[in-house]
Amino acid sequence: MSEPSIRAELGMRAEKLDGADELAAKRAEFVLDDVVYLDGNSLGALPAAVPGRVEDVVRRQWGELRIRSWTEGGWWTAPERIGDRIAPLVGAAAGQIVVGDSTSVNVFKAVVGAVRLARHGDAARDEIVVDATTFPTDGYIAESAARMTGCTLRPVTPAEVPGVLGKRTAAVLLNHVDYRTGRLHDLPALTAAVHEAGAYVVWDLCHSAGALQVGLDAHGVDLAVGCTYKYLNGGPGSPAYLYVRRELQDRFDSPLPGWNSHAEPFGMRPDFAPAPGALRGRVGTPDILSMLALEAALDVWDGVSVEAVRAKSLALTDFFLRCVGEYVPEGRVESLTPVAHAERGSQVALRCEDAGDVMKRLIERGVVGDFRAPDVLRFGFTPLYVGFADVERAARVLGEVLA
Ligand SMILES: Cc1ncc(COP(=O)(O)O)c(C=O)c1O
Ligand SMILES: Nc1c(O)cccc1C(=O)C[C@H](N)C(=O)O
Repeated sequence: MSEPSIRAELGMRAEKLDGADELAAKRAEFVLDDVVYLDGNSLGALPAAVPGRVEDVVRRQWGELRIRSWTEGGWWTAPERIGDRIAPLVGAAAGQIVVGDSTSVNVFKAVVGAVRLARHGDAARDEIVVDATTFPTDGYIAESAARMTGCTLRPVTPAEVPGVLGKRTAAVLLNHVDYRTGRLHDLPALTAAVHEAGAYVVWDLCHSAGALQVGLDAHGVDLAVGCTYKYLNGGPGSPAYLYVRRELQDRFDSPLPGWNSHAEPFGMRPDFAPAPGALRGRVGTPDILSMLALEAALDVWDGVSVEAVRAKSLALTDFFLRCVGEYVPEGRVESLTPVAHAERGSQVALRCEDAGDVMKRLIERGVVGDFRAPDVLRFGFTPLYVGFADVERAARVLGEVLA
């Protein structure tokens, strides 16, 4: 087909898909311009209701109510209240998630907590298995957690995990979706394999929460962490969260017991007595401004089903791959993202020579993705605000840049 007719066909297809998109109206709930924003897997766009809510928190709650806001304004209970807002998005019943601290800090709590849970039943367990391809912070923290707990660290690829599990395994730290390739790992099967070995699993949900079904409760996940600034649109540095399965909460022994995780925080006692339930995942004073910005951001999820989000996400990435196939000269890019839906998150990663320079030129032309060293162009598709015409335009501009 000639170039103009391919463009016309893909343009019409995009129009049709946008016309049938049940999430299309959600875009109006975000502050966006005419840029094609495909970096929501790093920093989600701003929900339009957030600035007004933050202004209220600052001017009225802080400025006028001052200290009274800790109780009357619901500041003190925000970590568990907002955790309960995130819970349905990751398939968890209420009372198992607290919001606070960074993902990195929660990885630390979860991995050390998992080792302690394992040792409780079997003191001989002395290995932490970690995804060798993980986002660096998880690897660094797992290594430090191993040194602190006297464990050996076993970095392996996710495919190798079942083969290395055994009587010595204490904890396994895995990513639901790989930050670089966008590969979705088999959470139910890997969780079952870890349990079969008598160990505890920690899942990092940074790149899956808000983009696809997680099913924490349904699959018996032990512990999970995730950030809120990607598909949950909580804003730069918005607090992360920690999930501890209900049946494990009484035995969860946090390596960071703070006064906020004390059973009686205002008792000011010298000895630590852990709070019941998810609260024992808390540490110190919550970062209220970020946390309440996140709470406002979560309003965009009202009436949205994760199933609909996942269906649109797959349609967006399918369409992007098709458009890239049509517009980009043969051999200029190679997709690192699996074709099979069961193995794909909500991003497409393209290996490309001069990827850093190519991304710079894309951004100059109004298509924002990101570059991950050494040679990856990464495009994240947030179904709440990315449409099919955006996808067609992004691939077309990429084709022009690479021509
Ligand atoms: C998979 C994964 N884990 C952890 C992090 C780091 O989290 P934080 O900076 O919130 O500690 C990120 C991204 O920043 C990530 O993609
Ligand atoms: N958290 C980030 C930040 O503070 C600055 C720049 C980027 C980020 C990211 O989230 C990176 C992201 N986790 C990634 O998948 O590469």
